[in-house]
Amino acid sequence: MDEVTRITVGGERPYDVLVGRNLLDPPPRLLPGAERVAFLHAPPLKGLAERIAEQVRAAGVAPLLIEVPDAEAGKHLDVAAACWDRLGEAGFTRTDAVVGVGGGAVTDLAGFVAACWLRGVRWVPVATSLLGMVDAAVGGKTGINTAVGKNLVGAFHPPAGVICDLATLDSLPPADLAAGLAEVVKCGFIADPVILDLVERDPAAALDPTGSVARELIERAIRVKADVVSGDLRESGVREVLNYGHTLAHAIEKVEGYRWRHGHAVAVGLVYAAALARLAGRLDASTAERHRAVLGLLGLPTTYRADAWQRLLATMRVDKKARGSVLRFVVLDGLARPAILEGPDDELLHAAYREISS
Ligand SMILES: NC(=O)c1ccc[n+]([C@@H]2O[C@H](COP(=O)([O-])OP(=O)(O)OC[C@H]3O[C@@H](n4cnc5c(N)ncnc54)[C@H](O)[C@@H]3O)[C@@H](O)[C@H]2O)c1
Ligand SMILES: O=C(O)C(=O)C[C@@H](O)[C@H](O)[C@H](O)COP(=O)(O)O
Ligand SMILES: [Zn+2]
Repeated sequence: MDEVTRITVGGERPYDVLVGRNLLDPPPRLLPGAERVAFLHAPPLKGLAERIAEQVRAAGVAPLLIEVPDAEAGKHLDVAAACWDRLGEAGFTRTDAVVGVGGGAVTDLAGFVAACWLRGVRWVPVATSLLGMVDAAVGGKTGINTAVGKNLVGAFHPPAGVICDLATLDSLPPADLAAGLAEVVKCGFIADPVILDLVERDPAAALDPTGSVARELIERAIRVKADVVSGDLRESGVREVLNYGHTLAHAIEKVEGYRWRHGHAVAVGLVYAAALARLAGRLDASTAERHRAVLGLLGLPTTYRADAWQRLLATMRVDKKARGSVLRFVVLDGLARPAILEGPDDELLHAAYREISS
């Protein structure tokens, strides 16, 4: 195992995010006292989940492997219900625990299963995608999708700890690496512009999970998220900044039937939010253009279909940041100066969309 970075997330029950290579041999003991641990995983991570399960068995814990459908197909009520059945059949009590081994979709599901089982048992995400490491596994937002939209059912249920073994990224498809960097770039714009400098200086290095640049980007993004959620777990204020770009992104995901990667939709959503802020007179043109440029360097999409506007607008109306019929967007008043744009009129929303539509 090489050097381990420990980033603490504060709040009622603080926990650590561990970042390093080969952290899982053996896995750190983050769940003391658990007799049974369920390992939720999708098919691509079966081998890793089995390997961890064998190691915990050797340490005297009974593992229960639960395979779930991959990616967004797993974030479904029927899948959660099947997991609860398995926990019940295996006699899981309040001292037992759940581990999610996979990308953000699996860890969102695992956290939600844990949040609801016996009204809340401990859980640990073993994040295996870049996006999972920098975002989904950290901060305690858990949940599933519904027919109406993305992440509409869920719970705030912080984990007992987070494991980010960088060696797992060696098998992550390049498109998923880039998708994860969209959330890293988001952190650059809302809080840590050094992230943007690093990507602009050497985009290829940012995309190489074995190198020091990618590790620095990952750790910087985790620190941004940890700082924000430490003070506002339930998103009653400052946490909304982490939703930068997501109002349009979630609508695109729904229109695409959840077949687009979340990070790709976020990339388009970020460029849209920047256009909106510029047209609203809040953001300078060069910072707005920087969004398109830096995401483009990573090969991420920055435009979306012109003909989808009405469907996107309808979906954005059920965004979680909306209050009644008033839409609210996270925008920038400048680099690293996130703020809220409240109640923009439909013409402004459409004008910004025309700037990013293809
Ligand atoms: N809870 C939060 O705060 C939060 C934050 C950001 C995103 N999310 C959610 O996270 C999800 C997106 O996460 P994602 O980008 O990780 O997508 P994902 O979980 O769908 O994973 C993408 C693909 O990569 C595969 N994969 C993961 N790790 C791998 C590895 N090491 N090797 C090979 N294949 C691997 C997965 O099986 C999947 O096929 C979305 O559902 C999004 O809403 C949640
Ligand atoms: O942690 C947060 O808060 C975020 O908004 C991070 C987002 O990147 C993430 O996609 C989150 O799941 C979106 O949350 P939602 O509440 O809009 O569903
Ligand atoms: Zn996101």
